[in-house]
Amino acid sequence: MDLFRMLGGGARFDKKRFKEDIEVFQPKAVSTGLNADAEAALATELDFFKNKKPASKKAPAKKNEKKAKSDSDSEDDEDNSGESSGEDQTHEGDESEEDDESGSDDDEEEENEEEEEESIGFADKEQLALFRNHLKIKVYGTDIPNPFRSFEGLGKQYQVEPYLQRNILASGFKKPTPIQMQAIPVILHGRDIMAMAPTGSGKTMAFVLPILHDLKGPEKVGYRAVIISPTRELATQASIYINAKESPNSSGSIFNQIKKLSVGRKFKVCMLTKATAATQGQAPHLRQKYDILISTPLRLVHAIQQEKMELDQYVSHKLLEQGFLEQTDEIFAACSHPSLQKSLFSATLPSGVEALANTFMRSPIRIVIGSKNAATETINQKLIYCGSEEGKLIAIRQQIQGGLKPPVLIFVQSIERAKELFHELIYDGINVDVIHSERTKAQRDKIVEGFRQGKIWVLIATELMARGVDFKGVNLVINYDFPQTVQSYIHRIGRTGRAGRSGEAITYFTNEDQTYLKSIVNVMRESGCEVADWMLEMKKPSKNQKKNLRQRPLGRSSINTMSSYDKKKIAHKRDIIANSKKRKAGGPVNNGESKKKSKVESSKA
Ligand SMILES: Nc1ncnc2c1ncn2[C@@H]1O[C@H](COP(=O)(O)OP(=O)(O)OP(=O)(O)O)[C@@H](O)[C@H]1O
Repeated sequence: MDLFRMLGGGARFDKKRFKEDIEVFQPKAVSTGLNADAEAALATELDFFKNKKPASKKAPAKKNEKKAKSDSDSEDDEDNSGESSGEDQTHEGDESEEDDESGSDDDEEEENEEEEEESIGFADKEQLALFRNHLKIKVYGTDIPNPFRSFEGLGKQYQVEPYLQRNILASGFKKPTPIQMQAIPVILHGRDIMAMAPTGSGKTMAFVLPILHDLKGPEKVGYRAVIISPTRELATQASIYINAKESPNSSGSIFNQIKKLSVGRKFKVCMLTKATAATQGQAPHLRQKYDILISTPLRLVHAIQQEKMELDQYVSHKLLEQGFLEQTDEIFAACSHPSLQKSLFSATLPSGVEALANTFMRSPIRIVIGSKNAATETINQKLIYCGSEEGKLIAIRQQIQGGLKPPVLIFVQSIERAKELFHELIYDGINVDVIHSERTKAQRDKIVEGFRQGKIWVLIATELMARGVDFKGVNLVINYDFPQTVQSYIHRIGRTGRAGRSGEAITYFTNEDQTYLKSIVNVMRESGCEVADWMLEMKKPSKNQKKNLRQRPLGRSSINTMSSYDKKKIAHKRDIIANSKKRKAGGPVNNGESKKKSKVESSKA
């Protein structure tokens, strides 16, 4: 269909006469499950929206009620971007083709044939619409390929290489997730795509699979696909994929997903680091030829500026964030291939970012799974009022004493506060650690691995860990500090409740945070969580208030319950240990450094 439209460029084909020729180019209809309904197509563990619950159960009805209410009440800016679940679904074929001037019978017949073509794999357009509706797949754009229902169906329809089929099975993936069902055919048709789907819903495979399919096999020609990931942790989780204790599908890092899906083909994948960038700085004929490049935006831009990168083929673009927009321009400027294909995947997409993405995409297809900027429905979200900063520390201690079910991830708003909270909790008899960008890469990798293996029960983290990192078993996320944006909230809590599992997210709020509470309340309501009536009646923050918070976190008094005497004692002990180590190593000893430091600390407190 697409191929004909592209080649036709305004010309009209007599599709009856050239039926056989068309069939040669036409992807084959999915033969499986033609009459099966969407519910059957979805495995229970992937039923993110709990569509499989019996209709008689009360909860979903309540959700719908709440949701209907929210549509009239949704935020009008980037938090919920005026695009509530009430937005109309634009199915393929809804957009009119060239005007029919004659209105002849022939044209009518042709129209019917086009309708048939467009509902490949489905009995008719109505069945297709029902299928999408049921899985909460919304699509916007023109000539939108149909979703596929099963991996076998995908294989037949798009002639997906058997090695990819085998690797999907070996990953333990029985059914595609809704984002995979709709996004994979779109990318395979060569279309630009903007896709939003809940955290933990399988977006990584939705773009990795079509890339591998398109690249066919390794070639020593240079980069043919570039994947940009917001953090190094998401891109690599390098120490994890070699961990034999992990089940085969336990890590969803981009590198790891490529590795698992490409077994049998020796694709060369470069994770851009300082070291690999240095080797790419050699003369072009000496450079290693990789097929796929994975990088964080800043590192890639740096390499481009240093002329260490030649990017001229095919780009798949996982995530684009507001702060990275300038870099994105530079990256696209370096990717000069005429048929460059761009993909953008995220759990959240502020409307400003979407508008910008629209400027560099070619008639993109937009896919939204569920409600835009809502959280995964498998997460039980709670808000806890703590009054003040001291109240938060009391609340977390109570939580620990009441018994935490590890692994638990705690988010705070700054490195300083991460360190402070760590120093508080380390005396509470739990295995706690802290991760932030001041820790070395080796330390970060080790911590992530320890957390996965259950050696670390509670991990205190900054925003560094909020996006994309796939910890399947996280039971609880605590937002110790109220998040600065709705997007941050959704990504942070999305570290739990992944791949259809259930999880819990608790957000502490103080008097100062109350101004911003309504934004989170809206996400909770959109995702079907219970919210107290008084919260629903709260005023939402103004655009300016939100902008200010996005730019700067709220000032908070430091996390600190220890007396200065206790702190001095601990610091003194630390010095004794450090000095004894240094003495053993024959180095200079510290004379009261900690004492001075503790004085500063106590005067601050
Ligand atoms: N079809 C599938 N069946 C079962 N599990 C799947 C399937 N596809 C992906 N997964 C698993 O689901 C988990 C989450 O996938 P992934 O990390 O791609 O989510 P995501 O949507 O990118 O999340 P985030 O927005 O947080 O980055 C991973 O562990 C992955 O292996």
